[in-house]
Amino acid sequence: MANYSVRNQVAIISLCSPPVNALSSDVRRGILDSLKKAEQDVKVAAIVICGEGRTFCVGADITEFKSEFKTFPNLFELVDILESSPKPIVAAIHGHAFGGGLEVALACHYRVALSSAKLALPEVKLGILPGAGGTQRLPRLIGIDSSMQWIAFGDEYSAQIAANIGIIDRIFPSNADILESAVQYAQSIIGKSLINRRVSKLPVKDASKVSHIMEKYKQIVGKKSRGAIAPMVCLEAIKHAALLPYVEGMKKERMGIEALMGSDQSKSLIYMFFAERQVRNWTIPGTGINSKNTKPIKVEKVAVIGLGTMGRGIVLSLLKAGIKHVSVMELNKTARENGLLFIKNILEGYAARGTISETQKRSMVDALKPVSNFEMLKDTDLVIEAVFESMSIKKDIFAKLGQVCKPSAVLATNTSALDVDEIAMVTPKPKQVVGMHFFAPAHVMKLLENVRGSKSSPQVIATAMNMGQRMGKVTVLVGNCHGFVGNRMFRHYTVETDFMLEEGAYPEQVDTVLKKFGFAMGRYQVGDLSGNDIGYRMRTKFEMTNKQQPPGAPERERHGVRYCPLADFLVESGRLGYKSDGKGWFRYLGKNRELTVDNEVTSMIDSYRRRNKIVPRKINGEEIIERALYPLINEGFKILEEGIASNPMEIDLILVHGYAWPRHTGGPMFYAHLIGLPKILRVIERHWNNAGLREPHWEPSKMLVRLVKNHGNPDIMSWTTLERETVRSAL
Ligand SMILES: CCCCCCCC(=O)CC(=O)SCCNC(=O)CCNC(=O)[C@H](O)C(C)(C)COP(=O)(O)OP(=O)(O)OC[C@H]1O[C@@H](n2cnc3c(N)ncnc32)[C@H](O)[C@@H]1OP(=O)(O)O
Ligand SMILES: NC(=O)C1=CN([C@@H]2O[C@H](COP(=O)(O)OP(=O)(O)OC[C@H]3O[C@@H](n4cnc5c(N)ncnc54)[C@H](O)[C@@H]3O)[C@@H](O)[C@H]2O)C=CC1
Repeated sequence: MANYSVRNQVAIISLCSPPVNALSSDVRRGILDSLKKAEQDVKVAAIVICGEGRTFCVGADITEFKSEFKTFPNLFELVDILESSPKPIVAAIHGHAFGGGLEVALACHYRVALSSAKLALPEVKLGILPGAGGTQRLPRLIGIDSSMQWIAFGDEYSAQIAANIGIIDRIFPSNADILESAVQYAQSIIGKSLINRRVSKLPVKDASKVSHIMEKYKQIVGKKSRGAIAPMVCLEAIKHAALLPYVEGMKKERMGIEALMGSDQSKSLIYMFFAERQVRNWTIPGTGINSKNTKPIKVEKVAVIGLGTMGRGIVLSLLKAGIKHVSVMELNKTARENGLLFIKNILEGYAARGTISETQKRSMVDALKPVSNFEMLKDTDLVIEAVFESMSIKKDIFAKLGQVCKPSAVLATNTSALDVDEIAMVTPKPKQVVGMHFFAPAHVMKLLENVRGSKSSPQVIATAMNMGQRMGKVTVLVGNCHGFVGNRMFRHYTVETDFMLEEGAYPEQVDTVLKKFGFAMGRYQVGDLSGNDIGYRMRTKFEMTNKQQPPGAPERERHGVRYCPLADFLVESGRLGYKSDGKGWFRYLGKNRELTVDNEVTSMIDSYRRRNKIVPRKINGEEIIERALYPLINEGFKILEEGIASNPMEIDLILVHGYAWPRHTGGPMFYAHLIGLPKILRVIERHWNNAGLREPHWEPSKMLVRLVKNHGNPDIMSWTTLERETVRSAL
């Protein structure tokens, strides 16, 4: 709804729909009714639209999208009514003016804002476009070039930047009273002509350059938003602002929004938006323990052990989260010096770019406390261990931590696959131990996969979850199993793509198909970037690599299971990827490390096939997608079945934020939901029937089988409930 009042000739329409004043049908109706009152009241000479509570307005109510077009006034009807008002309207912005909220502001005749306010047209991130005149009004205010930048990427901008380019007419200090300031501003414009204040009537300044600008953004969007449809539709709509009169441009915008709204990509992106919020409400399956009934302990002092690749990023994340005391412990002198230097350089970079102030930088550097022995950690609240991936080294460290740390201290390991319970057992209080699995580089990657051990106490879990949120991470709680959720699922992706190389595909073909699907890089380029030796080291632990096999051992089998040794040959011939002189699955040439196909790799694959008498066959794109992605989906169902994840959203967030799964497909489980479970199961069963025990990743998940058998193609939101009911009724 919207509240209405009048103060000194100024009518105030304040949006009132906590927590973020989304433009629900009630709010839109409220604005319209208030506007009518203001227009009819002869004592009112100007109008202010503001937001109650923490923000101006975050845009359309996403939960009402399905009915958005039906109820009067819909958003695009409302903005035109506002703009044509005979009385001047001032938008008073604090907090956020996002999406439809900014479109309402653009329809007002003046816009004022607190300096702390943020503005954006982020609709593209929901797979749609600003369909309430945003693509037609913004270009008339700030030109085509800036509009494409704002709308095709949907990023947020400060009020100051918005003022610099002409969106905001007046900025007030962040501590000013926005309503008071806006009312005074409104009084100052009473009686002024509105002729140049109706944005839809303005010409587009850089209209003549539209083709050139369009080409530029098409290139950028093609690279940055691979596979996403909405950014291109946004560019097209903005182009029409340059070429057509406003009314005609609006028709094109309308066609754009109608095409996008309800599309699979939009559904996927909206699912992601809510998943990112829902995941904060963690729960331990089957226990009734959850975020609502468990409090974290207060964390002021944190320690990080190991300042290698991961440790330094974790330290940076803690400093950015405002932790004022971060002890760092690193045995190796060179690693310690390099690590500290790395951290300081990154902080310098943040300060130089204005991400943090000089004062913040200094206080972050002051918060760093190098320590040399475990005794110095005795009053630490949270310790995060990030040393080598070795069970014996980790056990040694946790045994010492268990002796010196205070009983309430939370002891976390950043292991990427080891058993958290086994580590916990060496401490006197295993309930204090938890996994905090960061992703490299930890100060950049948004994902934190927290692992609850079988003994981890609810309070310890709550503390790890809370710390993740303080660091601004998408923090997902998962159960303890080998590789947890992400690595456990992703392994099948690499295994099955390598099988396709054996059978007839080549790395460039697989990568091209995966990039078309939306991955920023294909499986083989990712291998080269992160280092093919990482997987090799892992396989070595399980005595699987080529060199570890006795003479005469079958080349394509390990421990009775199908195996492809091509990745081993690659590493054993020194092709680790970017870091080994640009040689991996591909060759990276020149200053720009241009990716090229390397005949040496092609010959290696060909001769391996000949040696093993494999007759190569043509593998098409559809097969590549199915074989690369379906085993991973199948594993996702097994993870749900075992209660390692509580719901499909958690799995999807992990794959999207940790493994670059294309967001616009919603993650593997949502993708499966879009494809339909019966088809997914059919494909999995076909492969399982052909491969059998030699390829256990194709063994259909029992949960998937039960869902399809009992419910056909149930909605993703019901999967876990239906499964629980089925299992319960079978007991
Ligand atoms: C024929 C007519 C055609 C019309 C076509 C439509 C044309 C349009 O142009 C459509 C639009 O406006 S689409 C919406 C564009 N706006 C956005 O995407 C902003 C989404 N919100 C944010 O980014 C953050 O909430 C934000 C950064 C703003 C704030 O972040 P915070 O971290 O402070 O707060 P959150 O935890 O994210 O949010 C608090 C609660 O509010 C819910 N929420 C946020 N935005 C919403 C929205 N736009 N609609 C409905 N609910 C929304 C959010 O889910 C959260 O709820 P709880 O988790 O239950 O607390
Ligand atoms: N590198 C990656 O992409 C990821 C690694 N991880 C996990 O994070 C942990 C660390 O991995 P990285 O940082 O890559 O390893 P790293 O080899 O880069 O760094 C480990 C550091 O720990 C130090 N260290 C070893 N024993 C120590 C001790 N007793 N006390 C203090 N310092 C000690 C070493 O000197 C080294 O600097 C491992 O468990 C790994 O599995 C988790 C996610 C991703």
